[in-house]
Amino acid sequence: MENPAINVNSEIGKLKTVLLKRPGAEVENITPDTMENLLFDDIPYLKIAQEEHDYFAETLRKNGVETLYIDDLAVEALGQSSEIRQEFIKQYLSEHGYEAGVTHDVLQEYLNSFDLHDMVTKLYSGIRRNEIDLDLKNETLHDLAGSDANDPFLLDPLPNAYFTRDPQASIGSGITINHMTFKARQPESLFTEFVMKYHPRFAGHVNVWRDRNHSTRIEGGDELVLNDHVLAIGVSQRTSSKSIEGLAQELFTNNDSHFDTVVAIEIPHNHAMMHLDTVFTMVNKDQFTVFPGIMDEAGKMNIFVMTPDENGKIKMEHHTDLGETLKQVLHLSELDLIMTGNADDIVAPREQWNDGSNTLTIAPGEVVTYNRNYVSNEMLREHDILVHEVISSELSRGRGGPRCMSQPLWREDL
Ligand SMILES: NC(=[NH2+])NCCC[C@H](N)C(=O)O
Repeated sequence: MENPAINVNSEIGKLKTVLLKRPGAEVENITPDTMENLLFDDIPYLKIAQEEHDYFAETLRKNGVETLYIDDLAVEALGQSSEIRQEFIKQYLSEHGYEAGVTHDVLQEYLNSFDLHDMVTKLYSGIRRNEIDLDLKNETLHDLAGSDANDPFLLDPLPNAYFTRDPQASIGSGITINHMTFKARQPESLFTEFVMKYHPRFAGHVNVWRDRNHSTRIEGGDELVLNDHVLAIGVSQRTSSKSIEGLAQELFTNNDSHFDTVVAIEIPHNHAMMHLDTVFTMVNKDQFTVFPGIMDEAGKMNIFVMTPDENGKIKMEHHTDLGETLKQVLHLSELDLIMTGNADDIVAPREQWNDGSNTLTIAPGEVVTYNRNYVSNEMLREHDILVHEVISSELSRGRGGPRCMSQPLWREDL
């Protein structure tokens, strides 16, 4: 890949460019009735959530990180031509069940009535039924797709968009554009697709290892780049073993890829541990955070190490010890598993729930964490990790932490 726009060959190389999304009106378009389907455990107070996110972004910028915002990139990509804007609107409406008909036409006209920035903002925040001026068409919205008067939204809000870790994942000089598990998040990666396809900074400069047009699901919280040839991918509530096998096959056979090992790690399938990075992250060359609850009483778990055979087909080895497996694939003589909440029976699950394991590493041995997880933060410091704490009372209501809220686009190689 000539002049790649993405370079992520580890979890710990100095972070130079990151993709973010500032929480917007979408997080206040959550209601008690829709909270569960929208994957939230409470309704954030937008003003404070934005202040907290700005503090997070400023912490990154103060440490030399370029912060790009997906909605800004989307505006620039869709602004490359009116045809691209119309192609996006058509695809977005189609994926929401509005292929054609009155509702489609009214929504298309409504979206085109905004300038591009306001249109993108509106798509993230959602479009309520009562926003549409029926006089536009002087007809009722009588087709089936738009006729469910019990649903206040014609286009649902995307409150999870500030978790930019998940709809895409940077791997080496490329990216996976993810088919997300739940409907609430599936539209997010359409923005990514158009940015990678049409934005001047990315178009033609990014390998797409796997696009979003698959029936099997994968999310970036499960995708960890352990080094320049080894990935760890969680088999989780959000990522299927089929997707992992498909991605491994692509990476093993694509001439632009230098990845030859995929470590598939099975974790409990539940909301609290929805992705591998809620229970496991890499903070240094030989140091990791781990939530003890992912192992059985004997400290064992299911791990599958995938490598290509002589014909490029996947061969698999079954392991049960996380530490030993990591030492083997990373060629480490020793390694340090730093237990969330000091492995305390009460503290560990409390802090894991609020993303105490979900560190964002900005350089080897240097991380960003939520300040509320003070026991886990203390453990990191006791293991000589430099910890930058950010505030999180409102952000964590979405069940994601600093790693969830960031997608590295460029890390310095080690
Ligand atoms: N990489 C992560 N752990 N992301 C957390 C995403 C949280 C979001 N509410 C969801 O359920 O999808």
